[in-house]
Amino acid sequence: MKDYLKFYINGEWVDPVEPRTLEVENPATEENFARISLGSKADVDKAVAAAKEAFKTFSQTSVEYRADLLDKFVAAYQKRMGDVSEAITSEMGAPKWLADAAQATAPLAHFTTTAQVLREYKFEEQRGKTLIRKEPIGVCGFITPWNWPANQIACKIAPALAAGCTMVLKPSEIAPIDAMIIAEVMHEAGVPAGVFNLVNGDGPGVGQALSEHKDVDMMSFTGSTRAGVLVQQASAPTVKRVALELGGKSPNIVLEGADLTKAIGGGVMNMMMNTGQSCNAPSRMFIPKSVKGEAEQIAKATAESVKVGMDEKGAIGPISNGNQYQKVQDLIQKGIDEGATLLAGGLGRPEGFNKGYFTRPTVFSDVTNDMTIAREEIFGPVLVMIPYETEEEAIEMANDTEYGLAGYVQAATDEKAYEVGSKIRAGQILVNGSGPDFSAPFGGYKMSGIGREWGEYGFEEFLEIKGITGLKSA
Ligand SMILES: NC(=O)c1ccc[n+]([C@@H]2O[C@H](COP(=O)([O-])OP(=O)(O)OC[C@H]3O[C@@H](n4cnc5c(N)ncnc54)[C@H](O)[C@@H]3O)[C@@H](O)[C@H]2O)c1
Repeated sequence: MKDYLKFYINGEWVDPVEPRTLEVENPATEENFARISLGSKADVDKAVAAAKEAFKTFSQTSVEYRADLLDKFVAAYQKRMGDVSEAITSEMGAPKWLADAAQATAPLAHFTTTAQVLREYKFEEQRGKTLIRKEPIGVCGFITPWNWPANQIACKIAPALAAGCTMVLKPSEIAPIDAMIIAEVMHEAGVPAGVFNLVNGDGPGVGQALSEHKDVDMMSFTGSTRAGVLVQQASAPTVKRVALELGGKSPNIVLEGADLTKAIGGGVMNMMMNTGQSCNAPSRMFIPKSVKGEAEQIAKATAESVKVGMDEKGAIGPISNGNQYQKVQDLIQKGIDEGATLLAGGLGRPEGFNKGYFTRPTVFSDVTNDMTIAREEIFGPVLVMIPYETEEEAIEMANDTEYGLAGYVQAATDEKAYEVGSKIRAGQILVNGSGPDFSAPFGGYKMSGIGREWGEYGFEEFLEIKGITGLKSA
C-alpha cells in the first residue's frame, strides 16, 4: 500500500487540516493499492486563498512567459509519462497498451495544442473608439472524473494556465494518483506557488465546498449529469461561471451505401474502447432494416473478437469500480427483460475471470429507442443496435435523447455524412471512422453540458471580455 496523503497547496505538499483517509482499489485485482486523504472545507479554503493571492501576479504575466511554461510542462511531463500510465492502469484499469498509447499521452496533445493557440491568440481588438480586451477569469475550481483521468485534468489546466488563471483541482477520488503525479510535474515545470493547487476528496465534501466558494470565479466540471447539476446549483448563489462536460448517449448512424464491414466493425470497436467508459462513446448504432441481418453478423463477430484482460494489445480492461460494474450488469439485465435480442456477451464476467470487474463485450439488437438501454448512459462495453426504415427516421431517433455530446455518421461519401451530421444536435460529429482532433471544440448540447473544451474554444472559456470605450486615440 502506497500513501499519497498530502495536498499540493501554494507550491508545497502539506498535510490535510483533518486526517481522514480513503483506500484506492485496483479494479483488475479488487485489491487496494494506495491511500489518499479526503479533504474538507478547511483545505479548500487554504487552496483557494493561495490561488487568489497568486492570481494577482500570474494574471499579469506575458503571453511568452505562459507559453514557455506550457512548453516546460510538456518537457517535464514526458519524463513522467511512464509513471502516469502506470498509475492510470492501477487506479482505473486501463490495460498497459491503452494507458501508454492514449490515456497518458492525451495531456501532451492538450498542452501542445494550447501553447499554439496561446501564441496566436488576439487578446485585444479595436472597434471604433472601443478597445475589446480578453482577460483571465480568475480563480478556477476543477472537478474531474475517473474514466480518462489525466486527459480530463489536462483539458482544464492547460487552457487555464495559458489564460493566466489560477486553480484548485479536485480529481476523482476513484482515480486520484495520476493527478498527484501531474501536480509534481507542475512543480517541476516551475509553475509559480499558488497557481496550481490540488485537494483530494469526495464530491459532497471538497467538490461542494469548491463549487460554493465565494472566491472561486469559475467552476469547470467533468462527470455525470447528476453531479454536474449539483455543482451548478452550489455555484449559483455566487454567480460564478460554470462549464459542464457531462454524460452522453451518442448516436452512430450507418447509412445505406456505407461500407458495412468498416462501419459496423469500426462502430463496435469504438464502442468497446476504454471498456465503453467514454462520455462520447457511439453507444446507439442505427442500422438500415434492409441490411439488418448482415449488420448483426458483423457486430456479433466483432464483439466476440474483442479480447478482455490486462496484457494483450487491443484488449479491454475491467470496469473501473465495483459500483459501476453493478450498474452495467443491471442495465444488461434490463435490456434482456425489456425484450432486446442479445447478440453477443451478456451477464457476468467473461470466461476465465473470477475476480476484477471484467465485463463481457455485449451487443443488443432489435432495440427500440424507448428502451432503457437506449435512453440511459450505460458507461460500459454495451452497444445497442436500433433498426430504421428511412434516413429521416434515423435522424429523428438520433435526436430523441436528452443528451447531445457527440454523433457519428457512416456514409458512402463525406458529403452525405456531412449532410446528415449537420442535422444531429450534438457538439461534435465524427464521420466515416475519423479519430479525435485535439483542436476541434468538444462539448455538449442539451443535458451533455455547457461550454466547450479543447483548442481555441476551450481556451476562450477561461477569458472574461472587457470593453474600454471612448478612447480618443482610436
Ligand atoms: N462530457 C465529457 O467530457 C465527459 C468526460 C468524461 C466523463 N464524463 C461523464 O462522467 C461520468 C462518469 O464519471 P464519474 O462516475 O466519475 O462521475 P461523477 O459525477 O460521479 O464524478 C465526477 C466527479 O464529480 C465529483 N462529484 C460527485 N458528486 C459531487 C457533488 N455533489 N459536488 C461536486 N462534485 C461532485 C466526484 O468526486 C468526481 O470527482 C459519466 O456520466 C461520463 O459520461 C463526461
